[in-house]
Amino acid sequence: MSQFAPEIEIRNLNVFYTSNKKAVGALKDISVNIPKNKLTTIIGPSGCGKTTLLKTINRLHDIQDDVRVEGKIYIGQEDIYHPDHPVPELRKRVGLVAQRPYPLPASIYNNVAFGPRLHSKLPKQELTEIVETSLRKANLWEEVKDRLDSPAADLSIGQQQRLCLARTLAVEPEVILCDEVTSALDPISAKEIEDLLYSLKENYTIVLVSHVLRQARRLSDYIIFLYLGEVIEVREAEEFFLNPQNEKSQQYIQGAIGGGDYSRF
Ligand SMILES: Nc1ncnc2c1ncn2[C@@H]1O[C@H](COP(=O)(O)OP(=O)(O)OP(=O)(O)O)[C@@H](O)[C@H]1O
Repeated sequence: MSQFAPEIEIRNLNVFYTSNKKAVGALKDISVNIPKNKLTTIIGPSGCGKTTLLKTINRLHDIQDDVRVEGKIYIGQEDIYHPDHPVPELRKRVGLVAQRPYPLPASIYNNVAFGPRLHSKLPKQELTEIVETSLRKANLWEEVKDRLDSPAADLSIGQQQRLCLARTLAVEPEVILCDEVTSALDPISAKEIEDLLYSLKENYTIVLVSHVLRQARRLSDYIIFLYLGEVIEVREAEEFFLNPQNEKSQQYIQGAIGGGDYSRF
């Protein structure tokens, strides 16, 4: 990935979980660059550290006492683990969409307006424009424009996931982290989210965790393959799938080591 100006630079990253008073390494000396305005997918067998790596990019481990993070992560050259780095600002720049949609117990409008209200005091007109633009970007506007005051919980799961994406987009992040964002959805809703991510990647740096190899291949510009907490291979997606360099990558693609969903691959 060195030919691209990296948006995210991860240097000598180690993550330890404390279990029974013993620190266990989940990520081992990870150094990798993630390019700007591309879609990079982290793949690998179950338990290899995909979600752990994703969470380091917006310091989500800060809220867990049993996790120790060592190393550096730079986003746009800013050291996000510097003790003075403002975490609320980081969370604005780096949004996260989770595996299952968790809309706030509020209206559709208020779900999308939540983030912008948190970060600045905006006139109602401006806020309403942000809500509409974000819902349009998430391809949900036409379905909800006449019921913005309805509870978000009334939406289908697929619509709720697009609402969560709209909520993330509303604060204008630079980076969008997506953790298995289609795994709880039916195939049609999953395809809608995939199409959305594909269209958004021109303007956002998207980092996806996926165990669906067909999805990773269809959407990704780059692949980071993790195995047992280590980066095994980082390559352009098409090259990775056609001609994996590492034996472990080959085995994973062929289904010889577990965790991948090879259906429709
Ligand atoms: N809170 C925790 N406490 C202790 N160990 C943890 C914790 N969270 C994750 N781990 C361990 O860290 C390792 C990496 O977990 P992680 O969830 O990042 O893997 P993953 O690749 O995302 O897995 P999956 O594909 O199954 O979701 C695993 O061995 C897991 O058991």
